[in-house]
Amino acid sequence: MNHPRIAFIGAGNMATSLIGGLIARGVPADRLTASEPQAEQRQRIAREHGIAVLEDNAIAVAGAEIVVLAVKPQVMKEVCLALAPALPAGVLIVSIAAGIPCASLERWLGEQAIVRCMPNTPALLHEGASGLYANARTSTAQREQAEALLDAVGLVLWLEEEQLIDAVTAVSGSGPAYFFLLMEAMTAAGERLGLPAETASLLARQTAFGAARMALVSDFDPAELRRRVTSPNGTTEAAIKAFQAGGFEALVDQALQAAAHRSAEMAEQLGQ
Ligand SMILES: NC(=O)C1=CN([C@@H]2O[C@H](COP(=O)(O)OP(=O)(O)OC[C@H]3O[C@@H](n4cnc5c(N)ncnc54)[C@H](O)[C@@H]3O)[C@@H](O)[C@H]2O)C=CC1
Ligand SMILES: O=C(O)[C@@H]1CCC=N1
Repeated sequence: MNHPRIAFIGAGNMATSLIGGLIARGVPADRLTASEPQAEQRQRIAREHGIAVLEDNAIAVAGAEIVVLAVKPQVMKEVCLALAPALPAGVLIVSIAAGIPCASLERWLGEQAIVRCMPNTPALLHEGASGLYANARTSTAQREQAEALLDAVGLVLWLEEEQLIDAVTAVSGSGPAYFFLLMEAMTAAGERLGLPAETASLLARQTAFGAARMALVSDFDPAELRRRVTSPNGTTEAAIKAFQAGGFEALVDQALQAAAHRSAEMAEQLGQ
């Protein structure tokens, strides 16, 4: 199989999970390079994945067909402006940064094929979920290349409108944190009910895992699965009534609105 040469700019958590996913899929290590300012991180990735990790972004992208921008949004402009003159002709840019629009990347990098992605941290375990949007310069073959890249770490869904990236960020980009918050709260409540801390934590985490697996593999939707746990006048009904009396659905709606709003706001602030 003909694997494209991929360069990762910034080799932190998300880039490392993508590199691990590609190697697990059989992409040869010599097709991948990365650049990273932190020496310790460079050595760790080179040791764990056997790929070349450089200090200089411009050297890392030499000969690359795909350049993955995986630095924090706050440094993206500076990184792109410095990288622009070194980009190979016809390269595909894949950006995983939150809140950086294609138009900003085009302004900083020149007219390039760009796929903007919003992955999430379960990508570390190859259980991620990513929303992808391609600009008009991206060819069908490049869309397929971007899809193969993100597909190595989980589910990939394409978006027809770039604006929907804000919604994907609110649902799945930030989403793992919401479930962790629920696990923390359930663990604390379990402790208050008398369980040892470790027991409460394990029960909360395994229950989240079991419920997520059921929701994914079952023929029934989450609402029906919930009904099946909820015996009339039983314990679950008592808990669900307490959640609803506290405005649970409205609160989730507010939380996701806040995340989507912040994503759009970051685009305003960081995309200039
Ligand atoms: N953590 C998350 O849940 C998600 C993060 N993202 C996006 O992924 C991107 C990366 O996030 P993480 O991997 O979590 O961050 P991270 O901090 O682990 O990785 C960023 C890496 O970039 C390196 N870096 C800093 N300046 C650089 C430069 N000038 N040139 C090259 N590399 C440089 C840093 O040393 C660091 O290793 C961000 O833009 C974030 O918005 C997207 C979805 C989810
Ligand atoms: O919190 C953030 O801004 C990033 C984007 C999605 C998850 N983490």
